[in-house]
Amino acid sequence: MTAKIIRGTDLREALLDEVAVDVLRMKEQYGRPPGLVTILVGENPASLSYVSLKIKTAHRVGFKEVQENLPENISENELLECIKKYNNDETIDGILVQLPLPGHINEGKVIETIDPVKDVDAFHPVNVGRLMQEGAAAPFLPCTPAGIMEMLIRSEVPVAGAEVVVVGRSNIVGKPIANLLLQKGAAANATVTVVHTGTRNIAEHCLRADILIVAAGVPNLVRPEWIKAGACVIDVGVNRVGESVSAVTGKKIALLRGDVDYDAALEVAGWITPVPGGVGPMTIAMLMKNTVKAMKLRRTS
Ligand SMILES: Nc1nc(=O)c2c([nH]1)NC[C@@H]1CN(c3ccc(C(=O)N[C@@H](CCC(=O)O)C(=O)O)cc3)C=[N+]21
Repeated sequence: MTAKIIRGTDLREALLDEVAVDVLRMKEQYGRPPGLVTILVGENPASLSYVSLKIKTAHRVGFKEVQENLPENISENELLECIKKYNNDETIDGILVQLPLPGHINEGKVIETIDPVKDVDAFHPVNVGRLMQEGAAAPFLPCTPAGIMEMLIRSEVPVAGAEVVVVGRSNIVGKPIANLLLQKGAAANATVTVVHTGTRNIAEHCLRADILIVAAGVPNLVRPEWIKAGACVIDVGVNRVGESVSAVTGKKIALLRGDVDYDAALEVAGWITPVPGGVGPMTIAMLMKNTVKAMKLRRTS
C-alpha cells in the first residue's frame, strides 16, 4: 500500500482564500482589517523563522500586522506592559506571544495577561477550559489541534468510533487534540489513548491506532512496525536535524524531519502527513482563521 499524502500546503491555500474573503468583508463592514500582533522575545532561530512565516501569511491575507521584537533580557514586567498595551488597542484583534520564552519570564503569567478574547493561540486557561467543556463550539481552538481536525475532515478520514493514539502530552498539542477528538459529534467521537515517554509498550498501543497522532519532538521515533496497515498517521514533529546552504539564495536552510520514519511509513499507512509541508502550514492557517474570529467576536459581544 502507498499512503495518500495529506498536504498541509494544499489545504492551507483553501483556508487562506476563505480568510482573505472574510478580510474584505470585514473591511467593508467595519472599515478596517483584522489586526494581529506577534511578540517575539530574543532571537531563537526557530522562533524567528516561525514568526516570520506568520507575519508573511498575515500580509498575504490582508491583515494589519504589527511586530514586537523585544530583547532577550527584557523584564517580565515590561513584557506584561507590552501585552496590556495591545489588550487595549482597538485595532488589534489577536495577540500572539511566541513560545518558548527566556527562563527568567513566567510563561503562565504572560499567557494569563493576554485578554482571552484576543488569545488567538487559545493558550489562556479560560480558553483551555472552554475547549474541554464546549469542544468544537469554543470560540478559539488552539491552532495545531484545529489544523489537524481540518486535515482529518477535509481528507475524509473516518474519525467517529475510531481508535486514536496520541503520542505526546504537551499543553499545545497532545492534551488539546486528545480532548477535541473525544468530543461528541460527528467530526469527533473517537476513542482516545494518550501515550508518552513513560508509557510501557508504546509500540503495542500505537499498533491499535486507526489514527496515530505523533507530537513527541523525537525524530524518527515512530517505526513502520508501530503502524497498523491503512492507518492515518499525522506527524506533528518539526525537528531541525541539520543545516545546509541554499544553492539559489546562499541563505541557510534548516533540514526538517518529523517524528515518523516517513519513507517506511508511506508503505504501511493509509494516509500520512509530510514534514515539512504537513501540519506546520495548517497551524499558521488556523492562526489566521482565529484572528478573523477574534475580530468578529469583539464586534458582536
Ligand atoms: N505562541 C506560540 N504559538 C505557536 O503556534 C507556536 C509557538 N508559540 N511556538 C512554536 C510552535 C511551533 N509552531 C510552528 C508553526 C508553523 C510551522 C511550519 O509552518 N512549519 C513548516 C516549515 C517551517 C520551516 O521551514 O521552518 C512546515 O512544517 O512545513 C512549524 C511550527 C508554532 N508554534
